[in-house]
Amino acid sequence: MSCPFKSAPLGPPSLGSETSSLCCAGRNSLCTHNPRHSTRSQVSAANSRVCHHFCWKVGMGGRKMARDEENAYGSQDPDDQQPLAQERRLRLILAGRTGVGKSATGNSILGHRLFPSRLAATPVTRRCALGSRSWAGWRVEVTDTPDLFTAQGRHADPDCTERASCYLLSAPGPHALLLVTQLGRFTTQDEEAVRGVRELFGAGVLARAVLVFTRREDLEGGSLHDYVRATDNRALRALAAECGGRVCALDNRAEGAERDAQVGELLALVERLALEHDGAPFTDDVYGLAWARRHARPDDTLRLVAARLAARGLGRGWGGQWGRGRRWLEAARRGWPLALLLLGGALLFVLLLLHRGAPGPD
Ligand SMILES: Nc1nc2c(ncn2[C@@H]2O[C@H](COP(=O)(O)OP(=O)(O)OP(=O)(O)O)[C@@H](O)[C@H]2O)c(=O)[nH]1
Repeated sequence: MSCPFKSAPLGPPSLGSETSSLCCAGRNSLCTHNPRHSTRSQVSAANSRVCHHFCWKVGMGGRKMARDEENAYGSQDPDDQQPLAQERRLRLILAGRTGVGKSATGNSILGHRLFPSRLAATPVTRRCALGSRSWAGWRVEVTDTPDLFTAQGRHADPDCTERASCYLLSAPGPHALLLVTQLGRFTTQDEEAVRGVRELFGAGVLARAVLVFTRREDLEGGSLHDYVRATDNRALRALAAECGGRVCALDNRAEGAERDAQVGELLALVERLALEHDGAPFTDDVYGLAWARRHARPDDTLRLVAARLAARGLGRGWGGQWGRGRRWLEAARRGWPLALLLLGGALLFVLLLLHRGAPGPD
């Protein structure tokens, strides 16, 4: 099955044991939402979003998959399944504030410059995108994200479509969430991004998180664990603890064997994490919805998933107002015991005053 937006066949097939591919990072990107499509098809400049949803749909078809190879993008095309049928899946999501090196980290993992990554004053990544590669018998699928997690990012996604896209690209759920931050610069914006991650996926997702530091070169050979232990940034220490101590550092400027060794370290950590959960991915009701609708029209599913997220109070407008209202009510509910205590104290104080002011029996 080839991509409906095919404009010209690509050159020689690019699949191999260490290949990588990109889906829908932008116009004219390869139609490799399903990595296997990359060998034969190319997206027209028309609409990469539609393409990745199409690929998502064709990828859902039919075959019942074993737990460790389940994936939203498995193909019905028997030809397509040849080289990859035996590979188990490791799905990763890159998350973090803008500019920390998420895309560069994705490129290091894929061993190939696939996601746009550069120094810029404004966000470079605007859409979620998927790339994949083979590694040690696994098909590693990496979802790169724009800023979806800070207030500014959420503001740019008022109807939750981009966050829904992240869900669809990583369905039926990630095996690991890579929380990317910069060595030496864990800022309040990073904290905000972590809060956003919790808000989107639920606090339980941190049980699947790996804290990935970019700019490993700044360690100058020192130990990352020592750095995290010794930092006076309490929020960072707390986050590392919440992530179960799973921390890793990458120098995304490294190349060749040095890069492979660093990426090997990270993927070994991810592999261990996946195996600790018997290969089952993180999931929630939204992934459940996306997965249950894997045979339905992808655009409809995207809309439904976005609506589900908005109903949770993650969007702007009514959903956002509701979410803010709900949070306010929850805060008020949590504050009740304290308010009662204060009221009781004030009442006691007034009674005492009255008692002291009252004339004695004589
Ligand atoms: N020296 C060094 N630079 C890095 C490293 N990782 C990323 N960078 C640089 O940091 C800058 C931002 O990286 P990106 O990958 O675009 O960051 P991002 O988080 O994807 O940014 P947005 O797409 O804007 O959200 C680029 O200039 C990268 O080359 C690293 O490990 N070492």
